[in-house]
Amino acid sequence: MNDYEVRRFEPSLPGEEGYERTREWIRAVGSGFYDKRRPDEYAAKIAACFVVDGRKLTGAYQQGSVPAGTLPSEVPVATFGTFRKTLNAGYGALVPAHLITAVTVRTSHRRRGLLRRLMTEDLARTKRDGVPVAALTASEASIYRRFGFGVATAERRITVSTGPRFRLAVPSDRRVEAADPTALLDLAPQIFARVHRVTPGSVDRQDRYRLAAGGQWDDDGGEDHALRAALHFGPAGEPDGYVTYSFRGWAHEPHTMDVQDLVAATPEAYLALWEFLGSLDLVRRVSWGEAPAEDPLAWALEDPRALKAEAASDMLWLRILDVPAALTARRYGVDGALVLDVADGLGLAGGRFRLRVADGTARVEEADGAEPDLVLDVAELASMYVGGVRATTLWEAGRIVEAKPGAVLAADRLFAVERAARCLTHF
Ligand SMILES: CC(=O)SCCNC(=O)CCNC(=O)[C@H](O)C(C)(C)COP(=O)(O)OP(=O)(O)OC[C@H]1O[C@@H](n2cnc3c(N)ncnc32)[C@H](O)[C@@H]1OP(=O)(O)O
Repeated sequence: MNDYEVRRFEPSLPGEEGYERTREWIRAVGSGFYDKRRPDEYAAKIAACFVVDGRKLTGAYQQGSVPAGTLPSEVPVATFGTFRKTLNAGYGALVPAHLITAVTVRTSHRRRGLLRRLMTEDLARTKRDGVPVAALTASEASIYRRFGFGVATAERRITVSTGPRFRLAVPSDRRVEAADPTALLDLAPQIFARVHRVTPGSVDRQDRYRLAAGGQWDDDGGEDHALRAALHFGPAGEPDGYVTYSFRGWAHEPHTMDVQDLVAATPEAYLALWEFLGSLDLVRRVSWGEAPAEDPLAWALEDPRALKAEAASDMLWLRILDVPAALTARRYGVDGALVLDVADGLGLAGGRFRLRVADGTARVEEADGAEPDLVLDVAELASMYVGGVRATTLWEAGRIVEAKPGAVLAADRLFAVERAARCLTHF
């Protein structure tokens, strides 16, 4: 490991000192995910987003000379990006969260412990900074549990038969109008902010979502000429939902519309936007890769089989870094008490804690001498944290141990949230 030097820095813009370092870092991320090589303007656009998001970039660099013909030592062999946003942890409690992204290790340097080194150093630093929770969305589900991350929300791909087969049992308010995507450059963040406040499991979005919704970010970071948009308006005429979508082309049968983003601050907006999608002429199918695992649409359709869903897959992964801070930061729907015995392989957040909830607010104290009610890993606590999975399910999976009868059911009730947990932000 002595061959690598780890450098942390803030992104720079073209023309600023340090931009080459930022550009090489961005390129290294691209090659880590096997992206095609892209022009300089693409890196410049990403760097601008990084600056807006307040990202910190970490790279591991080879030291000394590298063999002729191989990538120069200015190109990092490992990348690790972070930024800080908020997580809705139930009943509107917005908790500071440390988001980890763009984790790559160059193929020829893999399985030498670079990810482990960057991750453990970063989590320890984040804990020292007093941030109670770390989060990521994963390329593979087999990597992050060893670092104490647990799956906290799920999503699924759906395809919905539209045309005559699409009918809502209760017609929506139909307050939907086609819109110019560029209007979303302003409106998308405002609408998302409302969604964020009412959705347990939601993570605040990075600037790229705004640009994508506004048609300013296609696959190559250029203008997206295929993108279309529609807005939903609330009773007072204020926009409270939007959908962006693009047509797959006439050669594709059945004619299919792909939802790019669907953000609705109210159930009425959600159903009305779907009714709009369901009524698009000449289209027989609408497809969406990031639909909620628990989807009201399935219950709203007159013919529920018009919606076909793939199995739900992991979406948001959380890592509790400080159990008392994390548990007191969220809110609760019922009162109760539990002693949790939490194991943490990285030694960051483990211990025995007494959680007492009164009037929706928690107090947490260390309880070394107390008999535990539940014995669990910090990853399972993360899975339960925003109510995305029931304690009962984790107990049935053999992931948590009920040390006192009734404790699992008590945990179910305590960690339940006001509506299905869901994260609309990939990062
Ligand atoms: C949050 C995100 O950005 S998700 C994106 C993750 N990145 C990618 O998928 C891009 C392609 N893959 C890669 O760049 C690399 O293979 C990485 C980043 C996944 C792993 O980097 P490496 O430096 O090889 O990992 P490292 O050697 O530190 O391994 C750490 C541990 O994870 C395990 N591990 C690493 N990769 C994988 C994997 N793909 N699947 C399962 N386990 C893995 C190792 O076996 C090791 O286990 P142990 O320490 O418990 O024995």
